[in-house]
Amino acid sequence: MPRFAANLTLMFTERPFLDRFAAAAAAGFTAVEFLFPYDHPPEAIAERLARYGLTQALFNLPPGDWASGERGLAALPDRFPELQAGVETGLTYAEATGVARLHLMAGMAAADDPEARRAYRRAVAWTAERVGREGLDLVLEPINARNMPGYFLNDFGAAARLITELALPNLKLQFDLYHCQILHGDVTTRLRDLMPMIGHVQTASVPARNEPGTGEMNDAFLFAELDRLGYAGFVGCEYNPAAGTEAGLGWFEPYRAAQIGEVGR
Ligand SMILES: O=C(O)C(=O)[C@@H](O)CO
Ligand SMILES: [Mg+2]
Repeated sequence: MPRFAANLTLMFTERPFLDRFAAAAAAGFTAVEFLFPYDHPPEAIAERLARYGLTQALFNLPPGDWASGERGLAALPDRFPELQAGVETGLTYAEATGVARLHLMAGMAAADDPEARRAYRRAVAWTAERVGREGLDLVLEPINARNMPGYFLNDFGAAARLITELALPNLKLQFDLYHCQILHGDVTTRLRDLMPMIGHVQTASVPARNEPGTGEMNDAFLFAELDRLGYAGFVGCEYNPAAGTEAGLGWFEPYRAAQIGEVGR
């Protein structure tokens, strides 16, 4: 049975960020993820994880100036030194939280721009090597153009090709079921084909990005398929609750009891 990680950027937002850990644990989650921890001291996050017995499943490396529309620096040739500094910041939080994988966002650039492609390849290889020295995986996530118009990495095939070409043992795919359905469809076949390189999975309904089980995909089938494929990682719940986080947790009920005692980080 999948081990679900509550995404604290989108879920439990009825409370301040640092209070969401307690709420996730009370709801039965044993793992959490979020987009970015950088507004809070690493110790404060580590303390919440320890206090509520939660595993940190994932977070993103610094993305540049998010407020001004930046969505990562990896494909931006002139920003490599800033990316490198951001990776060190991310590693400080990784050490404090014990997270085992980090997501590197690509940034806003044309997917067919040769300079952006060269920059992205270099940044991905450098970052994977750097976080690998700390025993961590690096994951890359294709994101659909409806949610993030102009985002560089918008194709699962392109991500898979790069991961295959670089052949770095700790470089993996972040397979967001929601983005895959919007970008390509045929989600089950892609899960089967790409499973050997998948390092993290995320879920949300399509098209509204709400609770699993409320959209066009058979999410329960996909969760069972992850089991059939032997996926032992986390499934991040990266959805916007339609009408309150707790009120929308009916989908989680069949999985809740089995979250306790599941191993892995
Ligand atoms: O938008 C998504 O999907 C994510 O997973 C964010 O963390 C941006 O990478
Ligand atoms: Mg995602």
